[in-house]
Amino acid sequence: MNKTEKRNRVEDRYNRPIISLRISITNRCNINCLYCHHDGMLPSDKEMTPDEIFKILKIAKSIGVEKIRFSGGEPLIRKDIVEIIKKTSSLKFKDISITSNGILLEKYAQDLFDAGLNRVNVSFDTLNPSTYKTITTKNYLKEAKAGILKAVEVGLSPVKINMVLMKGINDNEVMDMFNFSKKNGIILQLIELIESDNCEDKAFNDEYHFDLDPLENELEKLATKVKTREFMQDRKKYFIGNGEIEIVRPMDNTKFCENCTRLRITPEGKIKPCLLRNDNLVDLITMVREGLPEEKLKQIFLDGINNREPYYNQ
Ligand SMILES: Nc1nc2c(ncn2[C@@H]2O[C@H](COP(=O)(O)OP(=O)(O)OP(=O)(O)O)[C@@H](O)[C@H]2O)c(=O)[nH]1
Ligand SMILES: C[S@@+](CC[C@H](N)C(=O)[O-])C[C@H]1O[C@@H](n2cnc3c(N)ncnc32)[C@H](O)[C@@H]1O
Ligand code: SF4
Ligand code: SF4
Repeated sequence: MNKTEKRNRVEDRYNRPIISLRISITNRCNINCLYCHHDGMLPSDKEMTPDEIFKILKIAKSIGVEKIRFSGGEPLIRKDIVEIIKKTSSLKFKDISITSNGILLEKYAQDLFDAGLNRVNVSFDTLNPSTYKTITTKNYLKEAKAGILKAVEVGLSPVKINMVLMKGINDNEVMDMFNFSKKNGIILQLIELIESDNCEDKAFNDEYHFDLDPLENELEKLATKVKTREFMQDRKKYFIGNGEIEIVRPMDNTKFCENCTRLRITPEGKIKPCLLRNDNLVDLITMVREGLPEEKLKQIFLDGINNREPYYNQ
């Protein structure tokens, strides 16, 4: 990090620096995953335009944000995704990434790479076509897999697979998925199923929540090296053979929240201080659309940061 970036870096009231911004650019999606919370519906003509996104990212840059992630909904469903990445790239962030279900990735990977995208995480919970259909309600396994391989081929790096573990659905596929990942130079992220305020069916979580403890103990035994990502929610990474597995376990995890350096923007253009809360959002896009000067927009950003609190604390 250079001196200017360090000087500009803002911390919240809990001394957590704001290093990354996750911006959700649509809540439309081409599949319907069993576990997804679907935060409402926003028509495409109300979504933030590439120029509005650019204005928001400029403010983020000015307060020391280094990493940008585009998410959704499905970000690749936006026809202007390449333009959005191109504009973002001109701001010279350290890291630009997308989280996607991969279905449209084969089509876009090269253009996204050329536009300045660094890396991609692809949600891919199973290698089994019938389980894929159960989880997503659609038959796009082949397309998603082709998208993942194309991302590797064009040089997006690292490519990560996000696998949400669900008891009785895909918990028996971890090693198959690890072998697929390892063979293709991909990092496997095993994600704990999470429940949030807007989760319609809490019984779903009770039924399918998979306890990662025994699995992590096994990984620990197999690993030749274990690392912790300090500025990334203190997540553990296990190096096994020439492969890598990262564990994402937010539930009741105070260390995870203690090391949370991420701010979010919702598809409606609101600052969301925490993934699991909807009661402390700060409207930003209205002011961007009203043409408020950058200094005023920056103050709104700081108000959002001021609302940040660790979700799980002692
Ligand atoms: N509770 C909580 N969970 C998060 C947060 N960020 C990510 N997650 C979980 O991590 C999963 C993967 O998120 P991604 O968007 O792929 O990115 P990431 O793994 O956080 O980031 P990188 O490892 O840097 O690629 C999400 O599906 C969430 O379940 C967060 O801030 N809070
Ligand atoms: C909401 S999706 C948006 C981006 C893109 N559509 C995708 O699926 O990658 C972002 C990530 O959230 C994860 N996710 C969604 N619901 C979840 C839940 N209940 N528990 C854990 N992770 C979840 C998905 O697996 C995905 O990796
Ligand atoms: S692909 Fe992503 S946004 Fe779409 S339903 Fe699945 S998790 Fe949700
Ligand atoms: S739950 Fe909230 S505070 Fe905790 S890591 Fe996620 S976004 Fe950060």
